[in-house]
Amino acid sequence: MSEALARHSRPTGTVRVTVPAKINLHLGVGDLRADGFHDLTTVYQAISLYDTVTVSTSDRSGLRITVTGEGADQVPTDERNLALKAAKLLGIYGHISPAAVIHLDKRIPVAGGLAGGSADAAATLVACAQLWNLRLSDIELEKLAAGLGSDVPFCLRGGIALGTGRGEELNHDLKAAATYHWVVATSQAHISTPECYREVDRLRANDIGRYSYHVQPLLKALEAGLPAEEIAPLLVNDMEAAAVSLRPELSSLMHAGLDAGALAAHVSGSGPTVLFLARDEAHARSLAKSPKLRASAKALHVAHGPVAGPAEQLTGSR
Ligand SMILES: C[C@@](CO)(OP(=O)(O)O)[C@H](O)COP(=O)(O)OP(=O)(O)OC[C@H]1O[C@@H](n2ccc(N)nc2=O)[C@H](O)[C@@H]1O
Ligand SMILES: Nc1ncnc2c1ncn2[C@@H]1O[C@H](COP(=O)(O)OP(=O)(O)O)[C@@H](O)[C@H]1O
Repeated sequence: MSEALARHSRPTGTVRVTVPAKINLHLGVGDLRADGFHDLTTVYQAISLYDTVTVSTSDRSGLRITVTGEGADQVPTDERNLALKAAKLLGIYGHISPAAVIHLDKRIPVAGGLAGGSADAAATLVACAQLWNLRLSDIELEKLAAGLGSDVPFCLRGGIALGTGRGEELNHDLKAAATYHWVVATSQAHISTPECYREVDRLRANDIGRYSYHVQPLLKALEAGLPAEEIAPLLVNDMEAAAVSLRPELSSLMHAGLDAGALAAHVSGSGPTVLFLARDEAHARSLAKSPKLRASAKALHVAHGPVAGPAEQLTGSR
């Protein structure tokens, strides 16, 4: 039984799905396009920080959402919630009047550049499709996911993938031969995704930074399962300079992890979370105990990747 299946249970009228956070081992940001998005060349990895999404049939018509867990107070419970948007979109696509109670138990830090909202949306698509007995193909699910956000298609499958387009066009054929261990350091700072993309554009207009689209060395290293020491110099994030420019305090967090012995300090997506690459699990656990790092971060989590996403949990039911 896969890890994903083992994490899935389906009592009558309830479907529960767990869904991992995403990180970008490589995040190359191209030009601003006419549609307001940037072209990306990115390597996604899903890591072992999970939200749990539970959907249940309801006597009442319509959709309701409740949220518990880390940062629940920062998550909207109205139509802005991406999980609710996902359920609505699926209802329209399936020509049904959707009725469900959606419960999110958050463990993925909110607004951290870890795609928590996108993960919940992906998990809600998978869970509601099962609850409402809608038999959707992978392609149909991916299309619906792309309509919800650039990161959502990756969050469906998890694992590791190359993302192009605005991040929604995926190549899942990468072989990840090794597991890598991370310390995930959240920050008190707040950065919104569009704000960080705008800062990338502003810096570029001043000749600072350019599009890192050469991803082959990293892909080869991942396929060969090279040790973390050899992955560290291949991590790239074109949004990192923008995130640090917006929130200069991130630089001291990054230095705290490097001083503690991390192999690399890497801003997660648009930030403000900082990822520290460790040699192995024991090294990650020891980094997370570093007093200087603990003093600099809001919270520290130890995680590994790649891990499977929620779509695997539908395997066999389509
Ligand atoms: C930066 C990344 C890297 O994986 O992740 P986060 O740091 O947010 O987790 C993603 O590109 C975030 O994807 P996602 O959060 O799904 O963004 P979307 O909802 O599609 O877009 C929100 C806004 O971000 C900007 N955007 C997003 C994707 C992209 N390729 N170019 C952009 O310029 C646009 O301003 C867009 O209106
Ligand atoms: N289900 C959800 N979980 C978390 N945040 C959500 C959700 N739905 C909408 N949001 C909104 O999306 C914003 C971005 O959150 P999140 O997806 O966790 O981070 P990021 O976009 O940095 O990866 C939050 O500030 C919150 O207002």
